[in-house]
Amino acid sequence: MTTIEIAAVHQRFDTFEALRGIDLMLTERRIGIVGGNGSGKSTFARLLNGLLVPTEGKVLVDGLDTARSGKAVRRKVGFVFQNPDNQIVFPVVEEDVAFGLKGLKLPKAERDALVDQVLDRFGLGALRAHSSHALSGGQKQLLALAGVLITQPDCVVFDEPTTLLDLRNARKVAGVIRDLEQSAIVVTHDLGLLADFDRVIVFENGKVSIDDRPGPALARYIGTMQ
Ligand SMILES: Nc1ncnc2c1ncn2[C@@H]1O[C@H](COP(=O)(O)OP(=O)(O)OP(=O)(O)O)[C@@H](O)[C@H]1O
Repeated sequence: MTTIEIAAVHQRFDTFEALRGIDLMLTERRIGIVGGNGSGKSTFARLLNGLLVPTEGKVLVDGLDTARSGKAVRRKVGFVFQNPDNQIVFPVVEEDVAFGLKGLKLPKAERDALVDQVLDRFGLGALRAHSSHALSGGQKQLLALAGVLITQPDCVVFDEPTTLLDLRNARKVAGVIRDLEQSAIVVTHDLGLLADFDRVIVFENGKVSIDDRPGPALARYIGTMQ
């Protein structure tokens, strides 16, 4: 299981400080990140696999500094964007899924087997020759997820994975997250998704305001909104 250490992290965009002193050790299998709009959740999520490097402090993934070992960190920690259009790059479903394997130089038969396996797992097998950009929103989210999981990261960060989905597809993605063997860190406004998680961290104004098990954390968070 991956350990992510966030030590004295500040994140500035010009003069604006989006994260103002974060110290966390992330070791649990399912971690939810919640908080109001603009509280810093997405900024925090992007720090976890080096998509963003902190302006101050350090993020260490199994001891690897994201500022120095971005590539190795991204092999350990995958990232699923809120909008799958940001992630889908190839015009055909099976090509898009295979893209993540490109750098690994696998024999073709092995690569094809991995593609088959992951497409079947997400119910996309029948759509393998289909245009990726013509998929429905839910199918695109599953394709984006398939493209990340095929690279077998130890941990997957999701930034609002169900926000753009209808109830059926949101449930499907929630099921995929629940059944993942990897650890998952999920930024969401969908509090129901977090009920059986191990830990919930609440952001407020660029800082951690609550950090607890889901029951007490969410009760306090909901209390702050009343
Ligand atoms: N690249 C950037 N340049 C300037 N400001 C930014 C940038 N990225 C984020 N911010 C600012 O940092 C703050 C935190 O943004 P962030 O996207 O992390 O919030 P969030 O909690 O994910 O919000 P939401 O729930 O609305 O998605 C916001 O005020 C945002 O405008």
